[in-house]
Amino acid sequence: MSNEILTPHEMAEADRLAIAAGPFSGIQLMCNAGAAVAAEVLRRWPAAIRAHVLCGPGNNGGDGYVVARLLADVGVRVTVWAEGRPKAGSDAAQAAAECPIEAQPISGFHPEGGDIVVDALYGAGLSKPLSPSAVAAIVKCRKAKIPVVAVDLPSGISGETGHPVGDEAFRAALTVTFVRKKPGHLLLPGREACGEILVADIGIGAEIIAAVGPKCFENGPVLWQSRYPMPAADTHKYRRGHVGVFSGGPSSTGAARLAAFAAARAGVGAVTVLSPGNTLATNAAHLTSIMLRRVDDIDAARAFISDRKPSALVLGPGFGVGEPLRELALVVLETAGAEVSLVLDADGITSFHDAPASLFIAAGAKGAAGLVLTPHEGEFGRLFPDIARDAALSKLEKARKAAARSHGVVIYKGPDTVIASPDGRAAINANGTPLLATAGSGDVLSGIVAALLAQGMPAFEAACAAVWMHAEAARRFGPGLIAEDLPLALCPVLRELLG
Ligand SMILES: NC(=O)C1=CN([C@@H]2O[C@H](COP(=O)(O)OP(=O)(O)OC[C@H]3O[C@@H](n4cnc5c(N)ncnc54)[C@H](OP(=O)(O)O)[C@@H]3O)[C@@H](O)[C@H]2O)[C@@H](O)CC1
Ligand SMILES: Nc1ncnc2c1ncn2[C@@H]1O[C@H](COP(=O)(O)OP(=O)(O)O)[C@@H](O)[C@H]1O
Ligand SMILES: [K+]
Repeated sequence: MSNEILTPHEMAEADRLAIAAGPFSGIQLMCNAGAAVAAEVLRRWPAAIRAHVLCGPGNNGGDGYVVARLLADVGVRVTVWAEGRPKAGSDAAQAAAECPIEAQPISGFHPEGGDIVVDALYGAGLSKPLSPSAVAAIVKCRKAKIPVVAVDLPSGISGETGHPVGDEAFRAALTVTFVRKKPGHLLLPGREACGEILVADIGIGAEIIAAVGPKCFENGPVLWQSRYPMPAADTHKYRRGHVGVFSGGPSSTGAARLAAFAAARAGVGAVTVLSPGNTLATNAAHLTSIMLRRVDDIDAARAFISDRKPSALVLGPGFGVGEPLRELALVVLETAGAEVSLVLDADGITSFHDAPASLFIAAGAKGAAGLVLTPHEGEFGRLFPDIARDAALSKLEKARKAAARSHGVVIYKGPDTVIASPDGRAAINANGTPLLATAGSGDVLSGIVAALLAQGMPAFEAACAAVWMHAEAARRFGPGLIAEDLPLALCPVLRELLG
């Protein structure tokens, strides 16, 4: 399955290139699109007697006129309700002219139970909030509790951001989009407004998509499986990487152990919890295969790095916010070497609230250790306040800007986690589950990221793989999940990945 995501702008470019390259003209692509939607409506609602097709003035409406014609051809009672008329000479005008059903003004739209609604008002070209008549149509659909099939996108939702452009948007049972998904299909709340999403082939080939060169992907094994670390037959534990996790003080050691257990389960050869003297006994009481080392200060941390050569470090979970953490992070970035990676999570991010530039400069310096940041929304706002505040940016664009600025891979967490790399690549995760909204699950994620980095997986791929595996483990475990369950719940996911 193709996993590229096209922005509406890239989609328009693909459309232009495809028409120039042939064999399909604009109207033929529109007919292919309309035919895909009509086929899906008939497949899912074979007994539908009456369909209402809502048509806007642009090409989305053009698709709608094709759907109306094809449904009427097979005997469905179709009514077309139009808002605005297609521009003379446009593909949509041709589609409207070929549709045998006279369009009526949308203000008269009145669905009844048992009907089907096809929403072809606005798609990629949505440029302003929906009109009062379109909003009234949404309310009528909601009241009549009838299924809505959205053409390309539920009208009102931005394909770029996944946010409604005004206050209202359609909620579809099914969205049929074309060629590839757009960010608005995966980012919230767009994803929920789409219902089930089906991507229809309308004759724009992979070579056209390659020419457009999208750099955003839906996260899944296709994106990173070829870089997934497979243990070689002649490996030994240190060749499978060594992760160090910094523990917090007496009242907050659990977070580091969650990260450590997750790293161990995610295939790293050795894990060491780096513990202040006053928490050694607590940590020792809870660790068996995971090693423990006393680290009270920067010198002890340096000594661990030079003696034991860890390949990845986790800093932040339960550590405590403040200057000691900042100093430790900067020392790791500046002195551990480019072959070492630092996963900065939780307190590790919050500690740089007042001095983000120091972190970004250290991460961008030549020879610096690799940096992966794992902010949830609150932490993202602390490190990137201006980016977080910019309401015009999608979550995808925010993550991308943050990665470029910080010189690190950014995992912007949440129900629609976005992973972004400083090189411009990004991925949107779609296998998340609200079961992950439980204390400590983020600590587990940072351990998995570190484990994959430590085994030599490149940072963007490691971050994407970790996010997907973390969510997959939670989904498969199911209700009742707590963070402690997640490391073990990785096993069935790993079994499939490692074949
Ligand atoms: N690309 C492809 O490969 C293919 C694309 N296809 C289809 O094309 C669709 C994109 O078509 P599109 O660019 O014409 O945009 P579309 O969404 O119809 O809206 C533009 C019109 O609506 C108007 N308008 C906007 N918002 C409004 C509002 N709230 N209230 C009132 N008016 C509003 C806007 O006016 P303006 O902004 O200019 O003032 C303009 O007139 C895409 O989603 C897919 O379905 C398929 O045919 C297959 C091939
Ligand atoms: N509603 C949700 N749907 C999907 N994933 C979620 C949801 N809420 C939280 N998560 C995921 O759970 C994890 C929570 O991390 P975080 O907020 O750092 O928790 P903690 O600090 O308790 O470890 C993240 O990976 C996040 O993406
Ligand atoms: K639509």
